Amino acid sequence: MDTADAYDAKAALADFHATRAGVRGLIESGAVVAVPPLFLAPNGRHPSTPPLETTTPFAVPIIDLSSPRPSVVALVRAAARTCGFFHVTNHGFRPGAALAAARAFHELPLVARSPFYSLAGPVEGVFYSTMPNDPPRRAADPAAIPILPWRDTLHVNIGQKHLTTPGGGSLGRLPTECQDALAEYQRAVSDLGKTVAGLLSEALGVGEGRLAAATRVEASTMACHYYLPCTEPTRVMGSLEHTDPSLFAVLAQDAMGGLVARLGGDGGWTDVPPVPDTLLVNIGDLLKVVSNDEFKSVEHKVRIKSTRDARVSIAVFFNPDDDSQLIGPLPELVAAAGTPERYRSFTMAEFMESRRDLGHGTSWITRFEPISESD
Ligand SMILES: O=C(O)CCC(=O)C(=O)O
Ligand SMILES: [Fe+2]
Repeated sequence: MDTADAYDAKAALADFHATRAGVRGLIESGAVVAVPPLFLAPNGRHPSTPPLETTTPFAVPIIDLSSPRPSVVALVRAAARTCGFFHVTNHGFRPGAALAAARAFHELPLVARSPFYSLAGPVEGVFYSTMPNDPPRRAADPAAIPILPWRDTLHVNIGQKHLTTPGGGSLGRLPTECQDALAEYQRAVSDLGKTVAGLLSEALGVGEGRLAAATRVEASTMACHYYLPCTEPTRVMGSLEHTDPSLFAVLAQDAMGGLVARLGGDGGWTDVPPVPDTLLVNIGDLLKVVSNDEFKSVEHKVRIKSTRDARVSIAVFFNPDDDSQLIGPLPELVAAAGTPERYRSFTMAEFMESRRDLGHGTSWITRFEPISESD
């Protein structure tokens, strides 16, 4: 890319963010007839979207939380070890009202949603943006212009310290039409997260409370995604491929679909279609570390499927409640398996800095490999 092109892309990116309107704003403006280059991979088509790519058949397990505990734990263990994703049913609540509230935010008139637009991260715990998951190739060249996803996201910090600030905390900052349903959802998903953490901990064979005690896990961020329809869906990506940095995430999605993940272990992509009345749990990088690689943190991304309708999903990320919390493989797991520790301990702050430097792939791991005797 010569300097003139690079300058244009930079200016186009600045212009796009200056609208504070997201991808929805592009569509609302009616002036955009083709997908702008900012959203296109260098060859104009995302290399891994159909029809260039085959999908590997693989069904994400569905785990009924009302089944006897030993069988639930066994299924969670099998899923976490093989594909890193599982659906849960009989979890006790329905996400429909929260998904409708998330949609309502993104469909607010520009004047109501743009004050929340921020590239610098949260303002009092909330921000709205079109933000890329940077792949490692961009991390290798930080000056490169990021490829934007075809989606807008409302991020809300929901960790305890954000909820207990005066004025209703971060949820209290949201437009009134979304507040109640998202607050209710935050409470329900936080409770589900405690159950899931207990199951994952038992699945590691270290007892129900060990994971929570070692990581001080809590529901920390709610990402309300809005994937816009596109007239040329195969040329854009709703989300670029990434692994989640968290311990684990719980995802609610509407009926549209589009999520794909490398589930089969052969490197191919598999559709993860929505299953009615389930929520989707996936393991993130931090739990991969805590489990000393017993559990998988699997790459995933979102395709745009529709030329007409938007897709809505809500991802709630579970993380340690404090950036200074030390995270590392559980010592009893290392001892029991007789395998060496695959990571040294690190803080969340160190880990997030590494992801910023190395991209949202898995190359951050090299930073935390233990120093061997021979080094
Ligand atoms: O919207 C989805 O299906 C997935 C979202 C996701 O991967 C994320 O928020 O990390
Ligand atoms: Fe993700």
